[in-house]
Amino acid sequence: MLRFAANLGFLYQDAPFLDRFQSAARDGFAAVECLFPYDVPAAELRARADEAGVKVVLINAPPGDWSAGERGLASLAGRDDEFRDSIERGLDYACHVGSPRLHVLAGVLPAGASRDAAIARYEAALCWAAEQGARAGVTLMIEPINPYDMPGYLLQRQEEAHAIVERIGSAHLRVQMDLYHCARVEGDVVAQVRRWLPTGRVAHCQIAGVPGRHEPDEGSLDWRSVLGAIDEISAATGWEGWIGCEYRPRRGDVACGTSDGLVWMRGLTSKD
Ligand SMILES: O=C(O)C(=O)[C@@H](O)CO
Ligand SMILES: [Mg+2]
Repeated sequence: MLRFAANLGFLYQDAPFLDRFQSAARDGFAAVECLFPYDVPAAELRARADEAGVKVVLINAPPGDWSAGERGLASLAGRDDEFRDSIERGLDYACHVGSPRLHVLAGVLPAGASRDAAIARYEAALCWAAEQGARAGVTLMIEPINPYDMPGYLLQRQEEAHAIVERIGSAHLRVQMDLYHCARVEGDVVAQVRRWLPTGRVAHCQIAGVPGRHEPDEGSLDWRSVLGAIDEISAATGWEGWIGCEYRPRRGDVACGTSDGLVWMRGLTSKD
């Protein structure tokens, strides 16, 4: 059975952030993802999640200076100390809110910089971070992201993410397979799901329609076949990750826009 999590950075934009936990619960979500929750003390966020009866299943580590265009520190030259601080802060926050997963953004490759050198730095950083994740009991996630939404982002393809996870060989480093980014870069998402989900290296998925990043039922993503493939693989292999609803509701500017748009999900969910 498929399990969906509400991404509170994308859904329920009509409500203040801390009220979105209740909104998600009212719509039947048993779990949520929070992008960058660090402005809220972890105890307060935990209390809101507990009150609403939802689990936090994914947060992101601090990504550097987002407003200056930074999208993670892991591969950036000369930023090791800040990277390590961001992982310590992210793991501490994840532990306090009970999130078993922490997404670590790779960073944007500066114009003219060597990609090979950036990948080498990225792997060394992830190796260190995965050891900290193992100590904390939190799984670190790496996510290939498409270059239209995030120009220059270092990690764009599933194959490369899996090769990195395999080389590092830690049970606490896994791939976050965002089906929207995958569709935009790699095309046939059903084939990609069938190829990568059974490897055991994917610990979390996310979904959105393509190319608008609205509800999955808008656009070219064959979402029924994709979800059917995930369901089938879950039954066959015991894969039990969450599928994060990381999209901009079509009617996001209108009260109840998120809830109305969830019609695509009805009948597909499990709360376990
Ligand atoms: O952009 C995405 O896709 C994500 O999953 C974010 O966590 C990265 O900012
Ligand atoms: Mg994503």
